[in-house]
Amino acid sequence: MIPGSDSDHPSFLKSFLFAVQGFRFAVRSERNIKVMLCGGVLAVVAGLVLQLDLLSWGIIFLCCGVVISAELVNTAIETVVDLVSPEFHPLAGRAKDIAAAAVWVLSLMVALVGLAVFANALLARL
Ligand SMILES: Nc1ncnc2c1ncn2[C@@H]1O[C@H](COP(=O)(O)OP(=O)(O)OP(=O)(O)O)[C@@H](O)[C@H]1O
Repeated sequence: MIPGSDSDHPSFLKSFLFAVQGFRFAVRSERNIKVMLCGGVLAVVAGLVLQLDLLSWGIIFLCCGVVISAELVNTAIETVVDLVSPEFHPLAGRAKDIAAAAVWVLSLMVALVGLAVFANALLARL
């Protein structure tokens, strides 16, 4: 629901455009998302060089999507925390630290999965 608007929900197309707007804003303002997008491009290049099979491509794209989505949610949480607690507050800091930890844990696991996929592809080519 948009505050001040008559309709309960924007149309499907408008919702999609709002999401694109949110993605563009996050990419422009968050260094971590830029780093993750670069990591995704590197993974795709490495996948092309190693000629990954279909299942491996699925895993790589899923991993990239999961990490970037997690960082987007982290950015949304940071934005809401800044809105409700512009002053210093230990709980605001804790919420941001925990949201950042969620991305960190996911990134670590995805890095391990990526290593396994690329090691498997390398071994298959030996
Ligand atoms: N309002 C606040 N009250 C207390 N501590 C805060 C507050 N805002 C930020 N912090 C602390 O500063 C850290 C960095 O906050 P900031 O908003 O700069 O996140 P960030 O560095 O942009 O995070 P990310 O790198 O994930 O984008 C937080 O993880 C938290 O520990």
